[in-house]
Amino acid sequence: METVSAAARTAPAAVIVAIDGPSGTGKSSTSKAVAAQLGLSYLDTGAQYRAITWWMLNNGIDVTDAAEIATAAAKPVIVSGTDPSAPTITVDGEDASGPIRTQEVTSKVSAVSAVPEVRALITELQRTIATEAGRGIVVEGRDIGTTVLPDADIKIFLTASPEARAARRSGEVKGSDLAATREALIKRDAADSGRKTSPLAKAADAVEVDTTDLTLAQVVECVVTLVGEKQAAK
Ligand SMILES: Nc1ncnc2c1ncn2[C@@H]1O[C@H](COP(=O)(O)OP(=O)(O)O)[C@@H](O)[C@H]1O
Ligand SMILES: Nc1ccn([C@@H]2O[C@H](COP(=O)(O)OP(=O)(O)O)[C@@H](O)[C@H]2O)c(=O)n1
Repeated sequence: METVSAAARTAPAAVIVAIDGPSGTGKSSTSKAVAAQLGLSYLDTGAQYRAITWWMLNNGIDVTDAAEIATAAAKPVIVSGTDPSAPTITVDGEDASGPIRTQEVTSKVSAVSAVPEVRALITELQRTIATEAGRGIVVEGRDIGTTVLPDADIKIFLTASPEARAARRSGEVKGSDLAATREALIKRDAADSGRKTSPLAKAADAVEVDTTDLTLAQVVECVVTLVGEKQAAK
């Protein structure tokens, strides 16, 4: 007997796009624009790691102590809103979108995100969000193509020179020091790439896009084209 509804037969399959890369390569801006253009959901996984780090700092957890972080990891309730035109993040019901971007959180997030218990919890949350995204989702981070969603329909790995990335990042913060921003970026890349559990890495089947000399619009167009090609081949 026919059990598949007409709607299910005609609805296009959900598309999963994984976008990884180091800080300042354009992951967030590109992912939001691609998701908006294609009518997909959007998930900023870095915001989730920042949110759990913010909670740890607010709750007196010693973020140099991996055992203490592991014990506390399941306590905060982190909720991500996945509308690309207005992404949100709350911790225990409180809007965390501003406080997760402070220098203090940025300098501590690599240590917290390296703890395996933190990664296991956040990875599970990310997979649930991706599964529930009706039309599909663009998920950006460091380990999406390698670990979180290894079966993603398309995987992109964005890169850019440290100079370009530092210039972009310091352009966001008035009066910031370019050399100090560059050093901080390089230090965070090394920590994220060097950790044992699910490091920042390009998946073997990811398409690498060097954004150093591309405008944001060019990167978005490139990714939209790659997604279109993949969907046409399905
Ligand atoms: N191709 C690009 N050219 C110039 N600036 C860019 C480009 N892509 C992103 N940016 C800018 O660089 C900064 C960092 O981009 P973002 O998307 O937050 O990177 P990431 O998520 O990889 O850290 C933002 O201010 C963004 O507007
Ligand atoms: N999938 C992910 C995403 C982020 N992270 C961690 O979260 C931090 C902040 O990520 P982010 O995407 O907000 O960083 P920026 O690119 O905005 O600087 C990273 O430096 C990693 O330590 C991770 O471990 N895995």
